[in-house]
Amino acid sequence: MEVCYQLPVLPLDRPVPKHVLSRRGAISFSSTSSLFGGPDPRKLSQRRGGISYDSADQTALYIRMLGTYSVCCGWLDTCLYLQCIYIDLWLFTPSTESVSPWGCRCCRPLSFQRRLAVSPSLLCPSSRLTLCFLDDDYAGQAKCMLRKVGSWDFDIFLFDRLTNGNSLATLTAHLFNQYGLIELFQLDVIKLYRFLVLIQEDYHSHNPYHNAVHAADVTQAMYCYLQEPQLSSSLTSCDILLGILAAATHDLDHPGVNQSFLIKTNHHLASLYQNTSVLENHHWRSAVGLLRQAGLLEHLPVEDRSNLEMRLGSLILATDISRQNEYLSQFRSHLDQDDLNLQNSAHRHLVLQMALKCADICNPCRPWELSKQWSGKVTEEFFNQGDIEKKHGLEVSPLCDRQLDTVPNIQTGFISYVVEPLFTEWRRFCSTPLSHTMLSHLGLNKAHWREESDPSISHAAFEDSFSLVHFIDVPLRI
Ligand SMILES: Nc1ncnc2c1ncn2[C@@H]1O[C@@H]2COP(=O)(O)O[C@H]2[C@H]1O
Repeated sequence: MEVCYQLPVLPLDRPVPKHVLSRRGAISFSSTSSLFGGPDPRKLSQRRGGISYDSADQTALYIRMLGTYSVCCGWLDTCLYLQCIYIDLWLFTPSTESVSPWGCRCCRPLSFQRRLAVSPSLLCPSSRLTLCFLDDDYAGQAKCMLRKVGSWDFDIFLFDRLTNGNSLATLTAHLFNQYGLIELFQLDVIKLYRFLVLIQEDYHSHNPYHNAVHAADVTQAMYCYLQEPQLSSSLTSCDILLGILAAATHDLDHPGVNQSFLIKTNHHLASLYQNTSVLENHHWRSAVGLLRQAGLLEHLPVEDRSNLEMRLGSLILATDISRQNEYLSQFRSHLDQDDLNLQNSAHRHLVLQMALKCADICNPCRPWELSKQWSGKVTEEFFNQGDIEKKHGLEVSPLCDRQLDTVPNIQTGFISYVVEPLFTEWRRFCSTPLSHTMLSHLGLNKAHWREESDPSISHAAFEDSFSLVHFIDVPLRI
């Protein structure tokens, strides 16, 4: 079958630059080439198609190929592999007239974004299509940053800028490559790329906090935890695959409002999941939907696939902050009895759950300059929810009132009642320099916020906010 894809490469108002035209015909197709590193794709690839440029249409390159092949783009080598994600996206986001090799258009069941029938990158070409012509310096610096992907002071905001908003897909692809997961699980790199781009797009970029950068931050933190000696010496490849997948997808399609908002507004997801871990269930099912849509695991036996999906769910569901006490008590009880045996798969799974929980709320444990930015973003999202509630005459949720609540007070309460108890147990378990560093940042950040807090607002009020209504059913305090 011959498939013709439209590959928009430029904003509509700019002509195709000469250096692209001069490389006309340099795209090659291969069934084996790797976009993520490994052997030089140019050596592996064979010409299986071609590129054509229609001078009447200066907004697109047309790529023809036979069947479905991995692709490496000769003239894009200069753009470095980090930006190939977009090329991949464009290649496999057919224009309306095109036929998809998977035989279907993107459809995201139950997605808050499902109204976007066309990929956002096509809806808004000018903002993204300049990507592949970014100065090599940016891609070079992003690549450089990835060498320190295991550092606790990794600046995800900078990384996101250097990758032009592709931090999640780029970082996750890098980790898959670093752990050799592509070879170990015989993954198809094109499907993987497609999956990662779908994930990135399913996060809402207009959410101040629950967006793809938060997911990238959590994935980076998860990587740091997977590197901790206790974990790295005992986790299986399957655990690592799940840990990274869960971190990258744990907040997929987050609407930017919390569960109580969905319940009080009778959102259909609240009824679907019977008011229980509504958002987390939705993140999980969305992740499974995208895994299936991309066909990433379809080559695995059905039993293995369904086992992976269930374990993914169990990890994502553990990020429901209202159930923190439950997980923390179980973990604490193992630590008290000193009976965690990481040869035992159930125990390894619990440790992975705790690692993901820590990664999810680790932002107050980052160095102050990073932590402060997250605090501002999360509060902005809370206040936006409060504004909507006010506008519709609904009771304003705790911590969501910009007239009454303040960033320092919210942070002091969150750190004291939610973050400290969790990271204290995590340090007990790991007892590594990183676990000490995190608590030390946490202490310093808390002191900063305390200095700025309004002493007239009592802590008891925040304990109520955090423990009874906003986050958890049972008070967390030990
Ligand atoms: N710095 C922070 N300050 C206050 N709340 C936070 C902060 N970071 C994360 N959270 C909350 O912790 C919750 C963890 O689960 P969610 O991602 O659903 O929603 C998150 C936020 O509501």
